[in-house]
Amino acid sequence: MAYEVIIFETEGPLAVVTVNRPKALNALSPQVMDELTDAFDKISTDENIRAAVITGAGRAFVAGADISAMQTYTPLQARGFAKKGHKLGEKIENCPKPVIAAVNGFCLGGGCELAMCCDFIYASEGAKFGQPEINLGIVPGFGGTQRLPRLVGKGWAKLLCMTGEMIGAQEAAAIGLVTRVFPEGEVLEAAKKTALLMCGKGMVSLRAAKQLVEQGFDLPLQRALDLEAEVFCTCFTSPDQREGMSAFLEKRKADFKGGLDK
Ligand SMILES: C/C=C/C(=O)SCCNC(=O)CCNC(=O)[C@H](O)C(C)(C)COP(=O)(O)OP(=O)(O)OC[C@H]1O[C@@H](n2cnc3c(N)ncnc32)[C@H](O)[C@@H]1OP(=O)(O)O
Repeated sequence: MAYEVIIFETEGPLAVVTVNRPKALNALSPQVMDELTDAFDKISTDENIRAAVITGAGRAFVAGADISAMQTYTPLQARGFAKKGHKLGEKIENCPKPVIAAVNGFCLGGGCELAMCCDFIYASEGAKFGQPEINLGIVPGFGGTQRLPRLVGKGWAKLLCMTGEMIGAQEAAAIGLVTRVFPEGEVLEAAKKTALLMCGKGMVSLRAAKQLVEQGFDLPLQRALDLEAEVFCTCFTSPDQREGMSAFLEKRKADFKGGLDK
């Protein structure tokens, strides 16, 4: 697919995806969502890509779903749009590689929902977060009412979804929505640095760690622990386990190759 409203770049093992509609504060039109879905298909399947960063061009990460596209939706079209958002979110959440949101500026509505599907959110000091859908007479539809309480608890989720209030990056970090805050202009480089750090880890264990946190989170603890034991033992079928432990004992840096034993 040729991209018109996102930019897809690779830097070695890293994919950098930029939502690129700065005049509309990178609002998520159906086209942006189709292009992002295609990009994350590529990131998931391309063996040369080991991690991804998603960001926005200009003064926003993403200021929400495109209100001009949604304005005339019928209820049925609105359902289809929500499902499109869910599909994109699941693609990112289930991506076998790490994905970091590098948030500059506004991160609202569908933008906040998109960021929450990433493994973690890095934000610049001036970033603003919120679920302002209530001001439009709707509710969040790309997962916000469900992922937000899982991340920040029910009270904050209700406050954000029921008032439409925006909060700054520091407050978003204090409630657990944002993982780290950086001085203005530094967030993208910081996200790339962390993504590259993860590119140097064993891909089997990296994928397993992501899968366990994602899948275990919504399971009863005993089932989640059973899942952890299963995935933990799978790591011992990878040459990376032997390499990682040998490297530690031989006091050298591990050289992970990825893959499972044949
Ligand atoms: C399932 C998901 C649902 C949703 O996500 S619903 C949408 C939730 N998001 C919002 O409600 C945020 C809407 N945007 C705003 O409230 C404001 O923008 C900001 C506070 C983010 C920024 O305000 P300011 O600095 O004054 O900029 P500006 O002139 O309002 O925006 C610049 C251009 O960007 C367009 N734009 C901003 N957000 C959206 C959007 N979400 N959908 C469509 N267009 C958007 C505007 O209209 C305008 O465009 P022009 O220059 O042509 O007038």
